Amino acid sequence: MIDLHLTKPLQTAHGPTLLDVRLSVTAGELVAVYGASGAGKTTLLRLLAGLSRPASGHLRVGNEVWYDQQSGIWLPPQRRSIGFVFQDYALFPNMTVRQNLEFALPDASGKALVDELLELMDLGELARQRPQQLSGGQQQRVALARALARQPRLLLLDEPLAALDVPTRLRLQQALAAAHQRFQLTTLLVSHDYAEITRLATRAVELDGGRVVRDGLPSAVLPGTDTAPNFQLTGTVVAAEPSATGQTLQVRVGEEVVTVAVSAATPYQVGDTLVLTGSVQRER
Ligand SMILES: Nc1ncnc2c1ncn2[C@@H]1O[C@H](COP(=O)(O)OP(=O)(O)OP(=O)(O)O)[C@@H](O)[C@H]1O
Repeated sequence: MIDLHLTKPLQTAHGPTLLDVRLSVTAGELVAVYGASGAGKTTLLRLLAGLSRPASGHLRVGNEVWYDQQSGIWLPPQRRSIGFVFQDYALFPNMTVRQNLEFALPDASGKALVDELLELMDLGELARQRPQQLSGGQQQRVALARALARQPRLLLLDEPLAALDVPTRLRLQQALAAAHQRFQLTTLLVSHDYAEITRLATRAVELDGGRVVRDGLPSAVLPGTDTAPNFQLTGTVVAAEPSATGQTLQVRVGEEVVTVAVSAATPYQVGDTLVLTGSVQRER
């Protein structure tokens, strides 16, 4: 069980705001964290990993206290049992795939684990290669295997598949699901991809303006889950009016200006770049 309440002042493009997150995660859950750019998703993962210090609160993992403001406890990253995978693979370039994994082992008794991970991640043939000889998808499989070699209590994944093409991403989603089950992990996965979240996560938590605004089954909380988003457009806000439910925006997308109704904790402003996602279907 992970129980946390963490706060951290953030400097955002819209001014200062406070990240203030309370969460309770049961061992074995795979929790997807989603939300608009700048909502605080990466910051939350960094606070959990000990890469950034909270301003207040607590973080308990099982019966260990990783942070407690009142008693002045703050464990540095190397004393926390975590695996962390980012979008960029951050492998050791001068080591082979096998050496990258072996380096992450908590002790020398884990050679059998390295073999198992190489097989689970379909890396057996590549064990002697160096990272620069591998494709992006292969490197990310190595990064995932390396995070698992640490046998972490908590696996933190920050958009690990976002840079990969769709077929590679689907293969890695399967590998991730297999690893989560095999090692009975507790995982937090930051993702913008609703289809990915629906496929992998047991729970989805939306952050907005540094706070949890939705929390539940992916099918219950994700918008339009029955028609997963399959297109995205990027546009610029050219006008913004307050409305009863939030704001009405005029967004320029290419040559066109479209009207969009939104609600967000931090209002959008003229000049903001937005990503509009949704689903396209043939009219019945
Ligand atoms: N150490 C810090 N101190 C203060 N503010 C920060 C710090 N790190 C990030 N921020 C700000 O906090 C906001 C949230 O950043 P964060 O990277 O957590 O967002 P995110 O939800 O992961 O966004 P994205 O989806 O774009 O990666 C941003 O506006 C960022 O500039």
